[in-house]
Amino acid sequence: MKVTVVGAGNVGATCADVLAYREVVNEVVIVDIKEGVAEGKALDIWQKAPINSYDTRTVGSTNDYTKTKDSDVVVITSGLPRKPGMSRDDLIQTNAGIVKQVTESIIAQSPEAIIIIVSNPLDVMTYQAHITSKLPRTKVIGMAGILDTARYRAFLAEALNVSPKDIQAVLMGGHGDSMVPLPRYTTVGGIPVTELIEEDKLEAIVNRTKTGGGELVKLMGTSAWYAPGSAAAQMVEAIVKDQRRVFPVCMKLEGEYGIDNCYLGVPVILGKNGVEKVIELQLNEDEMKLLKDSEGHVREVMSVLDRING
Ligand SMILES: NC(=O)C1=CN([C@@H]2O[C@H](COP(=O)(O)OP(=O)(O)OC[C@H]3O[C@@H](n4cnc5c(N)ncnc54)[C@H](O)[C@@H]3O)[C@@H](O)[C@H]2O)C=CC1
Ligand SMILES: O=C([O-])CC(=O)C(=O)O
Repeated sequence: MKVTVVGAGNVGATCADVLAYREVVNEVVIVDIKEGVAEGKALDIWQKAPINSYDTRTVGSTNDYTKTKDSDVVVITSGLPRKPGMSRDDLIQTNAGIVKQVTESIIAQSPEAIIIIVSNPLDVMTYQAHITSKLPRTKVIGMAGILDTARYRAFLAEALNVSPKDIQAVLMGGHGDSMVPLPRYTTVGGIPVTELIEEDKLEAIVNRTKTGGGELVKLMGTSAWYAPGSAAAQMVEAIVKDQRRVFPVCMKLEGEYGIDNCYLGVPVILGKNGVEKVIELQLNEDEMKLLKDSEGHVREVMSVLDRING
């Protein structure tokens, strides 16, 4: 199995590193536009292999996509990250062009690959990659839900002083401040979270989750990479090992949840074909309203992309 990661920056290098040390595949190719950077990071990860005891080969490439030929899965992380004061949507103009060019280059070498988008604004970059690649919607998916859910789970674990491993949760909608965490579907070792935490504390955690990316941008001057890179690697692992994991991923909806032709995060079963099944939860009225609000926001940004693409 072969995986390509495009973008050897913070998120891409972290993703490649996790894929290597967890021995998810035999070969990871890293591509970047900056001369020598992908080669350097690939060499550095390979030199870590004797220390961390793995044998995954890592190969770097400066913009030579022939090295990515016949990749099974491709993770696209290329593009600008935001700086303090910016929203993810402010990145659209630059990142749309990058994602389009990268998707064309990838498809020319690996027409059957499954593509995982990480670049922001996430939902609309998934739209860009989907229309450019012309692949089925089940094979062009965005990473956001695993990350946003992980933030929510981490905050809950801290508040309840329990292991984050025991917190199960699902989160839907766009990867922006309008995302929709679902406390009704959150459990701690099988116990509904609402039995373990006061309503106001849970609400504060939900709100912190929604702005979780911005919190890190403010602290670091650029966006997060450890959790995002690991989350993308977890999606790759689910696909290449056909694990049929249940994760929220961003994809084009075609009628699910009463939403058509919009790219949003929904829970799915992820396996060797990409999205094996979309899971349709019975949302209540309040949850559905939040999802619709999120849809409205993503649709606005989708129409900006339509204008950029002419
Ligand atoms: N979906 C999510 O949950 C998350 C998304 N992101 C997004 O991921 C993207 C990457 O973030 P970072 O890795 O922190 O940025 P970074 O600046 O560290 O790395 C981006 C890399 O992309 C490369 N690049 C730019 N144009 C390229 C092209 N045409 N071909 C190949 N490589 C190209 C750059 O040279 C750079 O090395 C950003 O758009 C960021 O907003 C970041 C975190 C979470
Ligand atoms: O906040 C950002 O710009 C990067 C991102 O999507 C995240 O960390 O959730």
